Amino acid sequence: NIEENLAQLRESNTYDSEKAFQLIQDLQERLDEFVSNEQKAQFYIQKSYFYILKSENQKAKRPLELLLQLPGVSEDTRLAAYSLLSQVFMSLNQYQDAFNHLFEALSIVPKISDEALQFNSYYAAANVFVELEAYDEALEYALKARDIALAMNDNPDQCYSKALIANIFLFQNSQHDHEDRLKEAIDFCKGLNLTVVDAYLYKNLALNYFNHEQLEQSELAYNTALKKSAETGYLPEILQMKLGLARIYLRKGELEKAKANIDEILQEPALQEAGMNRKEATELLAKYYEMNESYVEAYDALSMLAEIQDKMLTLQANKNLAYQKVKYAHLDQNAQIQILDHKNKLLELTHQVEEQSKRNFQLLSVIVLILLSGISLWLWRVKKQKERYQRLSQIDDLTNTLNRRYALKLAHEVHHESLINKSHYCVIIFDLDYFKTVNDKYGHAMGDWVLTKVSQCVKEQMRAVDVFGRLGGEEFIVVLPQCNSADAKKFIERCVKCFKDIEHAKLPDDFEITASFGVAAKTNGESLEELIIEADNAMYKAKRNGRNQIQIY
Ligand SMILES: Nc1nc2c(ncn2[C@@H]2O[C@H](COP(=O)(O)OP(=O)(O)OP(=O)(O)O)[C@@H](O)[C@H]2O)c(=O)[nH]1
Repeated sequence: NIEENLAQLRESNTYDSEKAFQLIQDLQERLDEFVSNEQKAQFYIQKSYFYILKSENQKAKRPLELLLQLPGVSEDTRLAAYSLLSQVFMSLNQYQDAFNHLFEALSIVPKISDEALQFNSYYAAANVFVELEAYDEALEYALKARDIALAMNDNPDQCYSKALIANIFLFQNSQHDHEDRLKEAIDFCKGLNLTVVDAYLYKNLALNYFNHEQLEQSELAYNTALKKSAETGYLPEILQMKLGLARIYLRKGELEKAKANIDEILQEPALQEAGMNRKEATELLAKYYEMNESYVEAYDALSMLAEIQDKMLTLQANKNLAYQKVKYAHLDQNAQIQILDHKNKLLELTHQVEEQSKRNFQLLSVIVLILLSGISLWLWRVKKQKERYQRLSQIDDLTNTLNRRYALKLAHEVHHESLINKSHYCVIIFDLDYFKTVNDKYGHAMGDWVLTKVSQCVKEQMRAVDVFGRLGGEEFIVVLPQCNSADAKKFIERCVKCFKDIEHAKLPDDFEITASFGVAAKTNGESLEELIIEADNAMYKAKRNGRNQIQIY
């Protein structure tokens, strides 16, 4: 119901001001029934608009101020409020407020999506700039409004903006541009049935006739324009038509008719004190008295005219000053906002850079870690490889005992120690008996197995300082530091026992692992090589003597 009444109010505001007044009274009493602040805001807009049309600007101001205090009102509606308030303040000659609200409105415009409202705002702004005689700005915003109307494909709005553009050129005294644009507007608006624009166009037509002394046609056009303006109820335009008519009557010498029109204008309660319409009406009044030969009244009227002009000049000066002040305040504000924006961007960038370097650092750490692990792994592998090579170069693969070369090297060290400590040591060389038979009878793999087992046996009897190695084939060497031949003998006996105990699961029962041992002990200054030869000789002696025995050199 409220929504319906609001729609009716919107319509009546343009076509039926009495009905609009009734609706406003009614809705004002039912404010409690409104469902949202947005709905209330819509009502305030229409209420204010009603008073604006009646030029009752003080009354138009309050609803808009109430609206701007309401929380939760959409940007679109706030924009409309700022826009209207700006117009209201302008009419009240409160220019600084007017411009502040205008700039406020213009700063919201790009943020909203409602193109119709964008149009209205630019259109209203253009009108304010016209009022301010800032025609370049007026044209800028009128063109913006026209572009939006064009984009919306909205013919009435295109018509309004085209008419306004033509008007601006008139004010700018660009006669040529004005006529071109006027023609364009008339062509475009033809048939659209827009009362406001029709009134405006008729007024222009009337003015043209008047300038060409075609007074009858001019009067007719003004009357039509007046009728159209009366329909819209827009007072400043109505007064313009009445002024035009008064001018015609004076020219035609119909003085009383002229006077009636002039009086009507001057007695209009909403007539602005120091406005263009009062000025022109007073001018015509002076002319009327002059033509009537009432020179005293004419003089009074002229004095009044001078006063109005003075006031208008002061107002215009104030208006310009206020405009410049607000404009520069806003420029300053915008500059500061830009500086803040830059600062914010800078902070954001710094933050990004910090984040990036943090990420880079993390990445670097990971890379370093990976590299370090890689290097460590590589070093470990190299170490292992080295160890493996070292082992390979020192160990006999099959028996896992020292190989010949390394065993002899360690034997040399034992020899060297014995020289330093003046101690004894023994060299044992032993060779397995009839080993060829093992290979021949039971296969080479069995031979290998026997070699491994025999080595294990010897190792089990050894001390940590003893040296044991494979000289080749089935021949081995043992070096026992700090030992004499008796010790060596005992050692060999332990080995022999172990050979006997080697599990015979894989060998036939009658097969026995035996070896021939040769021992050489260092007693005097023998060299290692001499000892090895002596042990070898002893071992051969053991072979010759029937094997499976120990021979001490
Ligand atoms: N299975 C195996 N056999 C080997 C290895 N090295 C040498 N032999 C064999 O050992 C045998 C040595 O034979 P010989 O030198 O004739 O001596 P033997 O048969 O042990 O006889 P005596 O030494 O005189 O008691 C040869 O048949 C070699 O092939 C080895 O690593 N594994």
